[in-house]
Amino acid sequence: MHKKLIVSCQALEDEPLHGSELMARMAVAAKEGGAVAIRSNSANDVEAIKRATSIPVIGLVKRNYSDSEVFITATAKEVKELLKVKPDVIAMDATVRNRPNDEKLKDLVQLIHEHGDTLVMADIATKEDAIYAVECGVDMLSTTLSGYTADSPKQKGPDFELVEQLCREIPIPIIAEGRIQTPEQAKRMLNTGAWSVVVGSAITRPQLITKSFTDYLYE
Ligand SMILES: CC(=O)N[C@H](C=O)[C@@H](O)[C@H](O)[C@H](O)COP(=O)(O)O
Repeated sequence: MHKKLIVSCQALEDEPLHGSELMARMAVAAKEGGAVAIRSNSANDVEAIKRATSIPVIGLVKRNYSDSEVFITATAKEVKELLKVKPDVIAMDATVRNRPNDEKLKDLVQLIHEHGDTLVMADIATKEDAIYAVECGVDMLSTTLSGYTADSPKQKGPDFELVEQLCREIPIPIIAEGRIQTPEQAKRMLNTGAWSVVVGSAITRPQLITKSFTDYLYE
């Protein structure tokens, strides 16, 4: 995955392209375009995408809990669902926020590492999260949650500053992810030192791609 493009193929239940077979076709299209790995939500989608593409899959499970804001692979329940379908990497929220049932990041990382070769991608929002995630034994960091937590800056574009800072100060691979909308932005991330880049909505959410045109045309 070094210095390459990872495409996030995700459509939640309320999105028009929801469904594992559709996401698998989307992943095949991404592979044809040169993506070297796919990031995907739910065990069913991971399984379908692995079958259709045979390139590495980063799996996660998005689920909301009433006692926590953490929703990306929040507990051991989601980790166990994913381990059954053998993703190459499991992505999980690795912010310093409390998890549901007061579960601990360190225990979830250990559960994954004890199980086999699956690596852990830590979805973080700040440098503080990054330091905490490294202490908990994760294998790589991704800036997925910058702009989506109370203590990270809200911005329209990608968080170049965070990627730059992490690449300078944290000694494990840093993946740039979140609101990357153009090839130029992706290239800038790699030039900044990112190990690889994840692009989602700008490639795989046609309703948002359409909206970027209509917002401009109808303003
Ligand atoms: C914040 C959150 O829930 N992010 C999710 C994480 O898996 C996905 O919905 C994003 O599409 C993915 O991170 C890629 O980012 P973008 O779609 O901006 O290129």
